[in-house]
Amino acid sequence: MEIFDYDNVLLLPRKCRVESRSECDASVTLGGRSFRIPVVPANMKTVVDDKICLWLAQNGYFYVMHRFDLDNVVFVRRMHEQGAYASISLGVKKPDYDTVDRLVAEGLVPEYITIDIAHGHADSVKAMIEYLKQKMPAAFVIAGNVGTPEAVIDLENWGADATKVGIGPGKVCITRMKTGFGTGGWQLSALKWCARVATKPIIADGGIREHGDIAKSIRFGATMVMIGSMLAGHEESPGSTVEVDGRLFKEYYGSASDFNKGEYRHVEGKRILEPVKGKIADTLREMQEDVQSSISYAGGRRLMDIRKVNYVILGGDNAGEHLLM
Ligand SMILES: NC(=O)C1=CN([C@@H]2O[C@H](COP(=O)(O)OP(=O)(O)OC[C@H]3O[C@@H](n4cnc5c(N)ncnc54)[C@H](OP(=O)(O)O)[C@@H]3O)[C@@H](O)[C@H]2O)C=CC1
Ligand SMILES: Nc1nc2c(ncn2[C@@H]2O[C@H](COP(=O)(O)O)[C@@H](O)[C@H]2O)c(=O)[nH]1
Repeated sequence: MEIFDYDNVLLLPRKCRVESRSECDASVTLGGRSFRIPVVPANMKTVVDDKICLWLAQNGYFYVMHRFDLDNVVFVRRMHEQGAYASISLGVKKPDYDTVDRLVAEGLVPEYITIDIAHGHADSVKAMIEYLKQKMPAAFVIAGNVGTPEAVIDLENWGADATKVGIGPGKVCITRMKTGFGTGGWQLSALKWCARVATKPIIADGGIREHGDIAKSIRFGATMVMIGSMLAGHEESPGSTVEVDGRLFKEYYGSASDFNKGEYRHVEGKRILEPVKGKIADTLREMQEDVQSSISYAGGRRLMDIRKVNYVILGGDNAGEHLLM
């Protein structure tokens, strides 16, 4: 099996078919809705809050609200009152089942539900998918996180409408060091491996460090990418602002860090400071332009044309050119 990651793969251009990059369509469809770019900010407390989620929904972007210290029922009601779709996260414990029951009792059905736990290849996830499909069959269910083809097959068979792939490639992740497990360091080839068996969309989660990594994810089978660190640290981002030597930073911490959990138990995340980098709308616009450029280099007009390109692996045992014949 080839092992590579974002930083040692490059995609190979094909003859250009457009006169302007503006002709390239970076949009993607997930769960019956079309979104401007194949990017979703991570469902983490220092990346999204109610205000950012509403702005994303109203401006054509996909979002997933985090699931920490909030009332999902209030969130879904507010989003629907404002004419926006609702996209929430759930765990797999008793309070998460209670949330589903309360939503059903109020007749509130979120359009998207992401079951989000560290080790998503688990019977607890199977049980939650089955409960959601029974109680809210109209909701589009994303389940994760996983990092193997067997897990993708199981989640799909259990009823998930999409899977989220990535165990430990995140910037504030310490799973690899704490447990010895994960896809950190080879996330892109893990994605390729999972995509080979997937029959439903995959969200590649974690490890995106450059805008070009979005196109690489699409090439290796993602429908969408989830991004934490690159979308944290904006002026609107939640989390404290810290000044260091006259420069402004925003905190970005892992959902399994003691900062998020409020206690040091089963910690698999850390806290870092991200330099404040302007407005999130500007970063998303630049990502859209860069994905449009990627499509043009792929000799295409639509996002999925990126899937057709060849690639090279730079350095290491797997180095070489990989041609689609
Ligand atoms: N993508 C990634 O690599 C990772 C992401 N995270 C993020 O951190 C947040 C918290 O995750 P999580 O701790 O799962 O959430 P929860 O604390 O809600 O735990 C969910 C359930 O899964 C159990 N659980 C958690 N990890 C394992 C494991 N390794 N093996 C067996 N059971 C497990 C927990 O029980 P108990 O606590 O008693 O074991 C609990 O019952 C989530 O947002 C998650 O996405 C966390 C780690 C890795
Ligand atoms: N192992 C851990 N992974 C975590 C934690 N909190 C979030 N995450 C994952 O990271 C991505 C974002 O990655 P980035 O490279 O774009 O910053 C996020 O979507 C989660 O899947 C954690 O505490 N531990």
